[in-house]
Amino acid sequence: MSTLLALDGFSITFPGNPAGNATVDGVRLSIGKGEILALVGESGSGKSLLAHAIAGILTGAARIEASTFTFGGIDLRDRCAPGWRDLRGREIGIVFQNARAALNPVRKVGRQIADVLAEHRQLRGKALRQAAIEALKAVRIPDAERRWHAYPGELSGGMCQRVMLAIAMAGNPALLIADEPTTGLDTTTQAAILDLILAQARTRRMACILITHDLALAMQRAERVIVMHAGQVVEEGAAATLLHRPSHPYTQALIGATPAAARTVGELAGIPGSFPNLAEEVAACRFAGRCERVLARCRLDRPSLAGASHQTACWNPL
Ligand SMILES: Nc1ncnc2c1ncn2[C@@H]1O[C@H](COP(=O)(O)OP(=O)(O)OP(=O)(O)O)[C@@H](O)[C@H]1O
Repeated sequence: MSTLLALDGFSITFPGNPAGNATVDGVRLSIGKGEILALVGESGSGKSLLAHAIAGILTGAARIEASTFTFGGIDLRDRCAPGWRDLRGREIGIVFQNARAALNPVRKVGRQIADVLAEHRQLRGKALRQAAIEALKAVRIPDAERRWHAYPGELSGGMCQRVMLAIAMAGNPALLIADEPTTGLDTTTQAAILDLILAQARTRRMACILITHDLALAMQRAERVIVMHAGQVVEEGAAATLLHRPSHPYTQALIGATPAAARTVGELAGIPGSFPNLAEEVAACRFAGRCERVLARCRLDRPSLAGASHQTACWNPL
């Protein structure tokens, strides 16, 4: 599978951090054309920052450093590189949680899709309107001709999420980033939206980064999973391998804390210790303070990802 996106030594820092700790710390990540990759980790582990950096919408307060940051061979560190602008708007689509808040409340949803289609496909008039209706149909919005006229406030959360997906896919992107796209939706709608995103990815041969804190969901839906803790990648591998043979103590703890892994509520495990405070000095391996297998070395010397297809950053793996 040829590589679409590659990041190495990728860090995001906020200059105001009193301890100088990077919030996303030296991440290595790659995704192949058409591949479905899940990025998992607890809240605050830096998944959204990473997604925003890839999509080119990271807050101006943050600084990026990377030894590699390429998409389809284009160096994304160089804003002057030919194709940079085009690529950010068209080749990478992103959907967020709470689509209703992300959509313009005073513009009809059909027009919002048409605005993006006009930019990407140079369509006008009737052809543009027809393309917007087709885009609504592609995300399985029933009665698309009528819904074209709806405002976001008149649609359910699930319908707004479908509209946002149609907007993200208007440029026929090579990569779709789905950042917790089903948070806040009811369980049935969650499954329908996820199925829709992944079906679209497969049909269009589009790569997809699915960001979630739900490890069970990641294991079921993705081909490969990357586990992040406090801004660092701790483990990466095929979904089935990580589920059945996790190698990093954090992945094991996440599996233990995932409801599907426990038969009874009594069996549900919490993840020990508290999330490190990046505004203070932290151990080299940021999981050290919560880890039952910690060694003296873990606090001083950061382990790099090691292994072939299944990689772990740990001095004392399982
Ligand atoms: N503008 C900012 N200034 C300073 N720190 C920030 C800023 N934005 C985010 N952060 C820090 O980055 C950390 C990672 O945030 P991020 O939203 O990427 O985590 P996440 O893994 O996506 O979590 P969630 O699942 O809750 O969305 C947060 O804990 C926050 O402290």
